[in-house]
Amino acid sequence: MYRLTVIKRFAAAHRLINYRGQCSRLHGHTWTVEVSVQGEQLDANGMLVDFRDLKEMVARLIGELDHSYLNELPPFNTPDHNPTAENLASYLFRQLKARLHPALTLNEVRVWESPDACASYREE
Ligand SMILES: Nc1nc2c(c(=O)[nH]1)N=C([C@H](O)[C@H](O)COP(=O)(O)OP(=O)(O)OP(=O)(O)O)CN2
Ligand SMILES: [Zn+2]
Repeated sequence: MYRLTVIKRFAAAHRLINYRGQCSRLHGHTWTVEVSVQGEQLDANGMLVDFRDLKEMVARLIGELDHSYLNELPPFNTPDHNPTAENLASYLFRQLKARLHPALTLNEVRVWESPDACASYREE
């Protein structure tokens, strides 16, 4: 089994709803998104998937969030989808899974809010 991981970053503002503390106020992060895929079969070039193609797919998706106010965008514009690192990780996971080549399995999406706090999502 091979597993590849690519990392992309985007900037976005958010505020946490129903949260007691500073994070209920409007503030921003440079979010780091780590995406891991896995599969068995390498192509003739010895690649599971070209890092460039994988990065491009992730970049296209997070481009929809870049320089945005997350609370205004679906699904984070509803009270049950606070724009937390957890909800971002599961949202990105679902979106990427739908776009991924069928020969690949999406292993995990990890979202770092800061260099020392992250949340990850995977399907068991
Ligand atoms: N489980 C989660 N907890 C928190 C989340 C989250 O997404 N999932 N998010 C926040 C806030 O967005 C906040 O911006 C980050 O909080 P915190 O780490 O406390 O803030 P700092 O970056 O300033 O960290 P310090 O280590 O205190 O400097 C809160 N919690
Ligand atoms: Zn925050």
